[in-house]
Amino acid sequence: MARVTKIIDGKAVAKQVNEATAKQVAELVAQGVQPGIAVIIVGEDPASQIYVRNKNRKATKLGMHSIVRQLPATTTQEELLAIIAEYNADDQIHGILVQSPLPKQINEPLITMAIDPQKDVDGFHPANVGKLVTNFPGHYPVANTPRGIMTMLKAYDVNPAGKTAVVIGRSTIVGKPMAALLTNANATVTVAHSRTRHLKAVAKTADILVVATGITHLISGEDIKPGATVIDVGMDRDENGKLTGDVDFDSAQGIAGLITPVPGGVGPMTIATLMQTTVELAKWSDRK
Ligand SMILES: Nc1nc(=O)c2c([nH]1)NC[C@@H]1CN(c3ccc(C(=O)N[C@@H](CCC(=O)O)C(=O)O)cc3)C=[N+]21
Ligand SMILES: [Mg+2]
Repeated sequence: MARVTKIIDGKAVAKQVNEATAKQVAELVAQGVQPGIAVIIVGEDPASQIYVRNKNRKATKLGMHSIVRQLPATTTQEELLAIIAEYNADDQIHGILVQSPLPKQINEPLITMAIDPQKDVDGFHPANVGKLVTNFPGHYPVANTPRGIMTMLKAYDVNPAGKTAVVIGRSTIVGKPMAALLTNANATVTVAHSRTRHLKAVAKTADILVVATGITHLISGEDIKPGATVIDVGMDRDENGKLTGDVDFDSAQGIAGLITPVPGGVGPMTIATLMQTTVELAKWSDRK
């Protein structure tokens, strides 16, 4: 009998996370603290504009204070650093996000380092990455896409402990923190990437397969271990301009045990987790 592949409903899990966040916002507001997020966007990249608008809308809907700072594409490194310093010092702002990509004249790692680690809502500052990798005790922000993926796995009772996990992609924003989270959750983790030999054979060893490459339909059903949990982080455009993933969703049917769709999987969870992190930063802040 053919296997039935269950679809992981990222929108539904995101809704649960957002409901919890809204409650926590209300509690904090009652204590006189309104969680605040500042999103800085440099330039007019249309996709980035849409994401930033969505984040602002969600933050406002959840009762947070939300600022979008639109800067021209010609903004200098010094100007951007000055604006970050402004929000670092602003007690109404608990989370600062500098939308990527940034124009070429901006040194991105330097910008990441300039954000107060306690306001680093993306979890990209080396101080926070270091805490994640060392599985440091206490509170600190963790990259929202991989963290949201962990929340989805939990919601679907997928426990990584003892499982073989393969993460395809080694970016700072997804692959590396994903590998750290899965390692901390006691999975046996392989990080594969564009230089990996026999990539598809490696993928097929995975009980949990996370694909974050930006290569449309890199992985298809034949590369998936029967019954595996497949997480598609891809946000690719197909030949008709339609949003699609790094996994050929249709060919995974009947092979994967669980799979995230694109759209409606990882994307909504990223936004919900970003909001969750903002509230946590407000809660943890000693500058209320
Ligand atoms: N500093 C920084 N932090 C980020 O977190 C960050 C960033 N820069 N730059 C750009 C990427 C992209 N990103 C997305 C989040 C949600 C969806 C999302 O909600 N996607 C919907 C569909 C959206 C659509 O239809 O286009 C979904 O997958 O269902 C997409 C993309 C956050 N990013
Ligand atoms: Mg990558």
